[in-house]
Amino acid sequence: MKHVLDLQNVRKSFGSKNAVEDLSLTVEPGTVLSLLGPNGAGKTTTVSLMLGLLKPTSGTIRLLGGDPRDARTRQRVGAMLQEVSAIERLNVRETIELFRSFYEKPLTTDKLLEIAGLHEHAKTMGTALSGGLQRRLNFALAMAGNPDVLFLDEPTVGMDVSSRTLFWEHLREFANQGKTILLTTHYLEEADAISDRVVVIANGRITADGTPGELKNALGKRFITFRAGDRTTDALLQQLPGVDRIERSGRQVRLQVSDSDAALFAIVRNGLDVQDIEVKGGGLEDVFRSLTETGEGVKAS
Ligand SMILES: Nc1ncnc2c1ncn2[C@@H]1O[C@H](COP(=O)(O)OP(=O)(O)OP(=O)(O)O)[C@@H](O)[C@H]1O
Repeated sequence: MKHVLDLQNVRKSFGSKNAVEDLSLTVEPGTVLSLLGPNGAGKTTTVSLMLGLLKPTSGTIRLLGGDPRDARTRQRVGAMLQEVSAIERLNVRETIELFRSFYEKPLTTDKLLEIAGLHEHAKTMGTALSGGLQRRLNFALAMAGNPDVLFLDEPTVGMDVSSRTLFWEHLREFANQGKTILLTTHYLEEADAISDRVVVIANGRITADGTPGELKNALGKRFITFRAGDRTTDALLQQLPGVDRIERSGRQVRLQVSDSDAALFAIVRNGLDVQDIEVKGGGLEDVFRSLTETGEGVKAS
């Protein structure tokens, strides 16, 4: 088996609505892949198709070389979906033990409590946990069977910063063991921090595919930022060479530039009233904004 996931020309319609259109994607073992996209782009539908929870209208899906609905495949797959899995009348430890019993080679309860940071809540009823802690419990349950592939649908929504950082560390550790992780997220910082590969979906189609670095380079955006004095008007800035866009927040100005050298040279030569000049590469946020605004596609791999 070369690919953990292999989707070929997958389409999913709900009535006349095509939630996913002609999606083809292969994923190598040991990859952390983030699916990014605006609301309604088709991310959750894609994950549900990959997990065999939905049947494609057309096209084929192979997970770990088999049918996603096959019991042998499911033994090797963990999923943390958006709904909460707390069970009435069971505490955290009991809930974890119940889920462990579904698998042939589960992780130990202690290990699961540790990776979810739930040791001190082991005796708390699942339904009494805060939203962020319930998501951590969901993570423990997704990991119960020591899966080879882990699907996470917006896993860190509701987690505070330290929980999120701990969670990222565990994901990286898991990936370093050669396991594959596929997550959907709205946090671009998250996709940038932990992914080997980012796939952007818009209107059910892949519009970009590559490493975070490749996507940033492919769009080649650079920025000049500075604090502008009163005399530095937008009209003046617009006349600079290589400036594509001007963004202002109070006195702070950010120029999106196609040629940072030419723009910078002109700022200095014209003696513009500016301070604290910096030249930066664009972040994933700029890539995402550009892709969802223009529908322009980027294939970096
Ligand atoms: N069961 C369903 N019946 C009808 N339409 C659906 C169904 N599930 C999803 N859709 C539609 O398919 C499209 C894709 O939805 P999906 O939930 O996959 O998007 P998403 O990218 O996960 O969005 P979000 O970021 O808001 O979670 C949307 O237009 C949605 O309304």
